[in-house]
Amino acid sequence: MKTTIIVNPTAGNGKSLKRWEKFKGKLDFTYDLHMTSSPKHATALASECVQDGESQLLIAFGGDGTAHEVIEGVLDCPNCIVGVIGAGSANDFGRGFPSFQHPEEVNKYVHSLGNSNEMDIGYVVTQHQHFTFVNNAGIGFDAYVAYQVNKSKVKKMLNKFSLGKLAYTYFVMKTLVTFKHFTLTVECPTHSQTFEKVWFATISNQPYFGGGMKISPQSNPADGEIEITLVHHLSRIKLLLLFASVFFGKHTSFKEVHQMSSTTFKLTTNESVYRHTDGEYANQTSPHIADEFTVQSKKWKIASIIAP
Ligand SMILES: Nc1ncnc2c1ncn2[C@@H]1O[C@H](COP(=O)(O)OP(=O)(O)OP(=O)(O)O)[C@@H](O)[C@H]1O
Repeated sequence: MKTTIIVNPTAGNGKSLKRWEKFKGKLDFTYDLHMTSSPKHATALASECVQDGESQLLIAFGGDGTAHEVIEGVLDCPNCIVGVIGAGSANDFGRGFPSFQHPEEVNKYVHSLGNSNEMDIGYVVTQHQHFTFVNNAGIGFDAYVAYQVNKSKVKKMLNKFSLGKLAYTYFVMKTLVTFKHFTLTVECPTHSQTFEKVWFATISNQPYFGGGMKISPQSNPADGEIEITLVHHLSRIKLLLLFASVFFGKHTSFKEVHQMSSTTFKLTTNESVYRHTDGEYANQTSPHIADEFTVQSKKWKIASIIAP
């Protein structure tokens, strides 16, 4: 099986490159190597790599954004297995999916031609655009926080001192004071309901988001379903408590938290609300026009990790 590694040298605010320099010295197999040079480059590289249909292990070395981009490039490629080595800031992918931690695991996988598992992919279909998501997508408070964190200079500065998570905390606090609730109608094949004073709605393919928060404990990326987590009618102080409890998956006991599983959710907001897919800004909703969140099964394969 051919092996290709795609490295995002900028992930983890540049720490990915240093990690790669150490990591590569311990790999004991031959591989093709590509370094990404811009956003979305990993998707283009990944789809080029699988053009010939040859059996291939394609390894993404970077953060959640790099994993997302590589997977997006190999959807519906039955001969391609994706492996991920987490080297980003949040690394939620590695919490919800099997991922390689050590070079020895990669060596062992390559030499034993290890197994793979078929995985689901999420889609957001909006009036003008389509997006995919591997981990989760959502609208509202968290999307606005992600938007601010990603464009902020504060994050870059704090990342230099390994304090990137502080940037997230800073913007959560700031947004907590300024955020304006919205009205949201949720439709799924069995149910339709309108919620007032909504903070956010997250649609999950796997349990984790925001750098380790277990927002959707029952999500399973191989079950053909997605889960919505919706938070509404909550005071600002209680929302803060909720965020603390999310790390342990205990927020589901709050009466203001609604969770449902389905294959499709249509979300309609009364005003324009920030949207994200896998923590990246994905434009804003159009008032009174539904966004459709769906999932498709068996769209890509992940390497099953063997302990060294
Ligand atoms: N050479 C490059 N220069 C600038 N940006 C790049 C380059 N290569 C990839 N990118 C972009 O870097 C962004 C961030 O990458 P990634 O998400 O992997 O790291 P991270 O943000 O540090 O990690 P995490 O998402 O786990 O917090 C991605 O959206 C990707 O498009």
